[in-house]
Amino acid sequence: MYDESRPERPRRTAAVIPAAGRGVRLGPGAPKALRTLGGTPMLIHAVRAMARSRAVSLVVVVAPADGAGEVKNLLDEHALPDRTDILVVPGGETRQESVRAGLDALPEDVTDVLVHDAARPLVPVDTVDAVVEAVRAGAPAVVPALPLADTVKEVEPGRPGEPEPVVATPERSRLRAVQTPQGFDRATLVRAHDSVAVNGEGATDDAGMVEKTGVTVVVVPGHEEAFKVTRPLDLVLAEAVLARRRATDAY
Ligand SMILES: Nc1ccn([C@@H]2O[C@H](COP(=O)(O)OP(=O)(O)OP(=O)(O)O)[C@@H](O)[C@H]2O)c(=O)n1
Ligand SMILES: C[C@](O)(CO)[C@H](O)COP(=O)(O)O
Repeated sequence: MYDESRPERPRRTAAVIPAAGRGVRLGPGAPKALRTLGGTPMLIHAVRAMARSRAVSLVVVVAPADGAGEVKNLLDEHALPDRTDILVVPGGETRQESVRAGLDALPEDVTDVLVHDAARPLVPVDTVDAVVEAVRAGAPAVVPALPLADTVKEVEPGRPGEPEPVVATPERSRLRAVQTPQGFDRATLVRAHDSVAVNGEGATDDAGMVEKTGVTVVVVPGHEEAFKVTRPLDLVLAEAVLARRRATDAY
């Protein structure tokens, strides 16, 4: 099923965590990744979520452009596994630019890359491992995803405040809501970032950029607790999930 021509070499997996967003949809306050969840910055939860996977030996944190020093201090102040190396680099204006900055910082021996939103602090390690394993098994691009609960309509965007005409109703059973970490063969992801930047096109996720290069992306099961903290209500849910974990296991 996969490209047999991929050269056999020892696999080393790194995680790039874009954490340079402002969190406008969450409302006024510190950059989203630095806001706390159960008293701990969301970014620290996200770094720990990656480091919990024994396959991940390096985490590259992409910090707000003017906040790399603060992020380094935060990482020093919180316990993280010794076996995981951590690098911090400044991010860009868009998520795509921030991921690019993370990719540019990877050492030469990294073969596989996970890209994980700092805004998904509670992704379980089993989901991370499922993505890693699919990449190591030969898939060049892997996304965790869940079926949708709502019916989705495609609309013709109108002026703000005006009703928007519905253009189509895609068959829901064929749709998936895509999460992170998204996993890639490094060369595949770098090629996608190179070509989308050249074409001047934006993308809301890395797998979408890889799709544009003609590479097939595959889906593995996502997890409800890997949801993205985007709006204030998501923060309420995240606090509840974390409190339940802390009450039921040694989290
Ligand atoms: N210039 C940017 C924009 C986003 N991100 C990161 O990309 C992830 C997903 O983005 P999103 O949830 O949209 O975060 P924000 O851009 O911060 O949110 P908003 O759009 O509400 O401002 C987040 O971890 C965010 O920090 C980034 O590293 N650099
Ligand atoms: C990458 C992502 O989390 C996949 O669902 C999503 O596309 C990020 O979008 P955002 O607008 O940057 O939050």
